[in-house]
Amino acid sequence: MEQQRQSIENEEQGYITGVLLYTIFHNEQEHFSIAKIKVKDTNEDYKEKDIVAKGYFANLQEDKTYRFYGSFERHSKFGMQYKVTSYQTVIPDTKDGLIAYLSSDMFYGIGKKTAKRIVGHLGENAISKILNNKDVLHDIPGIKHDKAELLVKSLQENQGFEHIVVHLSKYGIGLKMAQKIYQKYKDEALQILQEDPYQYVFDIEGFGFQKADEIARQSGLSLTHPNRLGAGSIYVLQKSIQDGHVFIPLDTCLKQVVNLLYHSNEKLSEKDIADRLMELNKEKKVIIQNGNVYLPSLYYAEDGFASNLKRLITKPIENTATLAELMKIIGQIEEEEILSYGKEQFSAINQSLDSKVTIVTGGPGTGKTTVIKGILKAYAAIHDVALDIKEYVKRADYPFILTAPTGRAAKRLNESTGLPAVTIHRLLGWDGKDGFEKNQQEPLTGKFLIVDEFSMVDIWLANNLFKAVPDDMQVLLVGDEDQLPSVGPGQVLSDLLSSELIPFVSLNEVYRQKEGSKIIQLAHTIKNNACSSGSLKNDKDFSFIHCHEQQMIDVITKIYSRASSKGIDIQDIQVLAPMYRSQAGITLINKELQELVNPKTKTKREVKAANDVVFRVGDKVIQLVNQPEDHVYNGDIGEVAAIFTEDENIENVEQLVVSFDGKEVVYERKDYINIMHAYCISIHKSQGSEFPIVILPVVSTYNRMLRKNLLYTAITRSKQSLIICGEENAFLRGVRTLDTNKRYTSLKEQLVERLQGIETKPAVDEEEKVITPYDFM
Ligand SMILES: Nc1ncnc2c1ncn2[C@@H]1O[C@H](COP(=O)(O)OP(=O)(O)OP(=O)(O)O)[C@@H](O)[C@H]1O
Repeated sequence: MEQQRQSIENEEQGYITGVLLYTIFHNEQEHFSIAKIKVKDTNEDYKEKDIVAKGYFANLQEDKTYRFYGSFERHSKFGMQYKVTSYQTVIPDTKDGLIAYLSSDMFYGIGKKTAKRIVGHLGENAISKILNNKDVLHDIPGIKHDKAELLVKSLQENQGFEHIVVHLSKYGIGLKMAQKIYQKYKDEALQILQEDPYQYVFDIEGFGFQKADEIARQSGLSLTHPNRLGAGSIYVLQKSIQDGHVFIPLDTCLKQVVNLLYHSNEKLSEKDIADRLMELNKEKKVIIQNGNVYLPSLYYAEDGFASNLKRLITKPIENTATLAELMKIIGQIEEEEILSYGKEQFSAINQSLDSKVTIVTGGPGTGKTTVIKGILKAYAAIHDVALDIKEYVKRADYPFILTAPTGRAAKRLNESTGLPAVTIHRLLGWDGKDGFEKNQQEPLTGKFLIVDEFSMVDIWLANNLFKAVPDDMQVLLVGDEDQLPSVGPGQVLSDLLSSELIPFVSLNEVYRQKEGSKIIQLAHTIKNNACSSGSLKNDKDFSFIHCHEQQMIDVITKIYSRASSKGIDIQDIQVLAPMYRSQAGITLINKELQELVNPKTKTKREVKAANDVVFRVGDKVIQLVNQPEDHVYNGDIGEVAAIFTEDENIENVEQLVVSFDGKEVVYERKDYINIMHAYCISIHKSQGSEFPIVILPVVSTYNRMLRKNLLYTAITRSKQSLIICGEENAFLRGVRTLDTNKRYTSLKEQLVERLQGIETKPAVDEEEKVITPYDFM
């Protein structure tokens, strides 16, 4: 092992030393540059005077001398190039060179005069003298303390980064990754690598476990070293979060870790891993409970959520109405709304007003929104409070809080109720990194909290939300349990329902169907596992266009063109697909639809982002991450409103402005990864949103993505018209395929442990469980 390491370090690397003449291309976001170099010296077999070098660089400057390590590569169009794997600045060894170097842009505040003075005092070895002892600068007259400190810092950073780049390149770590590592650890990067390379896996996005393992072995770390076993275990647990798990059963965990750490030279037993897991358990780096292994953040999220639920439901409710009073109030609301609530709907209203925490669940068109409105009006009547926020002098006195996990869902809730509604992140005051402003110490103010689209809420967010709910607040959770579970870990809604410990009402009667909606009918047929070929007959709001994968793009673009020629606003059309790659995948559909809907013109501005993506003014785009500081959230859809070149704004950077319903957000090049085209978006991203017209491609190559809850979620996103294109067999197979990927969660058990025996209001989905006035009608 040691021998191997020595040979890596001593290997004579190919290099070219040269002066950077000019930069041909520079990508700010990726730090990727292509530059023309005047060759001064090389150990490569290269006789030309100059060469084009390309690679990832921190901060290359024209006229500076660098030593580039790498290899030659012939480009089909541009000929011979030098592909750089690492580099370092060559510090000039003449007095004049040194003065030019120190007075360059790299060192802020050092002009030619000061540089001359430094070199005059310290000589040709000025830089190493300063790096060895920064006090040498204090003896030079005319150099103020601040300036000296800044110079030392810049020198250290340059030297430090390059030193780290050179060292990391020996392990095959490229410049791009080296930059991320340097940004995170600064000068400690190599020390950390030496002591525990596995730490990189957990701290640096995209740093693979295998790479850390390879480095650990090159550094002589044994295959059974506790760091290796511990890192392998935590890595397996972290990976499992991507599949929505909250824990992994111990035996499954042991098998997965042994598999990950398998090496032909050393047989690791499950016992070795189990012993290490026990140690990690003692150190509180994992939690082992009832034979399951958790990462602490997930264990405490479930634990915290269950405790807060218990705290809430064991506190009394103030002022509920008697059944007779409620009947009277409901009668008045029915008159105002010109409708008559169904039995389940009445139960839902009654239950929600009468319990500390209630769940109302139901498919599309079953009246969830109608019930929310009924509850709000009835609460206002019972408690004699106004619904209109304008009637309150202090916002804190307003009793209602309406929230949802996504911006679009919150907006819909606001539109359907006419009351203010915000995202859960905004409600809790998420600062973007450290956590939420609202918690036990700083709870929410209000009396009645309604959370819509609760199926999308993961266990972390549920825990943070419930922490902030004060004792005297009532909570209503609304959601559709047949939709996709949350993207994050857990299946909170479905665990709450299956525990049967929290009062819930299932709305099953479909009201919108009565208005003749085929979309709703299809959704319920899928929900009830009764979908067949006959369910797919065209209707006024539904069509199934039969086509193959190769014809998909053509079919979708034709639908768009036809819709546009009929005067339909194409902004109302949304294509939803399950996956990015494939002939009928999101990436390709977006590309084609952009060409059709928003083609290149002479006057329209555009910018090129990574992977050949072009953003053009007028493009429909979707936000991919939460950006609370700008009030835009994952899944928000907007339009590119403007593009500014770097000389058109005071920041001197290229800017792309996206308008999200009139709210403008500015993106610099480095932020372009936070948006993508939205002519076609993934079904996962469409959760919580609705669109007037949905086009849903379904082909057999989507394969394992074709599952009931995914297709159900897609279909229920359409409000006026649904067009499914593709293969009928694939669709029918999909809606009959249940998601067998069981999520490991223990919320139900946590609830049973805490809540069993505690009197909450009974569940009322079964007829005999509750008697309402409707039973006597
Ligand atoms: N009791 C009722 N009598 C008459 N119409 C009703 C009743 N309940 C709901 N509706 C109507 O049915 C339609 C669907 O109701 P609502 O929007 O409340 O359902 P939803 O479950 O929120 O639907 P979705 O999840 O699709 O948004 C609405 O037009 C609503 O006015």
